[in-house]
Amino acid sequence: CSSKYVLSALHPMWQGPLVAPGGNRQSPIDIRVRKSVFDPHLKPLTPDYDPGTCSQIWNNGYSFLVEYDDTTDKSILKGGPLEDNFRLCQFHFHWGESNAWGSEHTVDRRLFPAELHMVHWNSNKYRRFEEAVMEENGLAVIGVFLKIGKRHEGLQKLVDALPAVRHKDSVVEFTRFDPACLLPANIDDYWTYAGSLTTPPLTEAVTWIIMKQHIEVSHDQLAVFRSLLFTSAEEEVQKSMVNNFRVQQPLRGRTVRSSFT
Ligand SMILES: NS(=O)(=O)c1ccco1
Ligand SMILES: [Zn+2]
Repeated sequence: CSSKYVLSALHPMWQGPLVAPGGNRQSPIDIRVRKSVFDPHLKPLTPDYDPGTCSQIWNNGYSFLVEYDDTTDKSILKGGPLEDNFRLCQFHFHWGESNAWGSEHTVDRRLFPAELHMVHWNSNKYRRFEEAVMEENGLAVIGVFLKIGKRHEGLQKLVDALPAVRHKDSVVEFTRFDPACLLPANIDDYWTYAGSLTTPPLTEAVTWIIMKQHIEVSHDQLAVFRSLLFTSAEEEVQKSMVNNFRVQQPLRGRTVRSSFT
């Protein structure tokens, strides 16, 4: 997908504004479970992904993006809080240098070692990602927390490809990966709120859908994420790609809804 136009301006600790000007729906946030409001009208989420649309992995100098061909409605997300059809564009992760932290969102202040983001754009209203990224209901991002535990068999194909994109701006062909294998068993229980991108351009375009159930990956699998570099092959000083998460943002009176009681 064309998220490269959105993320390529990134520097590891990107020099952009820490809070978008006038931002009152910024992300990430802490999800206060007891303050979330059960919404019985929320529908089950219905992702429908075609592994054939998987195209490449790209180290953009902030995370690694697994990119999908989003020129047709082959890999889409519907249902849940969404009124329209959203096309999968890419997925990526945020993680820490230690297992004690790394996620962007927290649940009652609880940090996870990493967080998966599956980025989709509204293909009923817009024609491409770059357009949707500037619009209020342009994007839908699924967030899934990662915990250290048993090896994630489905993730291993991705982990084995990462050494090929060790440096910033490297790209490797990557096909036939089904992103649904990274979703938890239960995708009916989630929190949802109106927020923003957590990396530049930080636009307030995102309907966030944060899964209550986490997935498990092994310590060794996460260690390969940490073997990636923020820096390009030419740079003298190599910097490990770790702690690529944004600081939490004020809730500003927003309500977080839950699909479960
Ligand atoms: N981290 S995230 O999913 O909010 C994102 C996607 C594109 C830019 O930032
Ligand atoms: Zn993200």
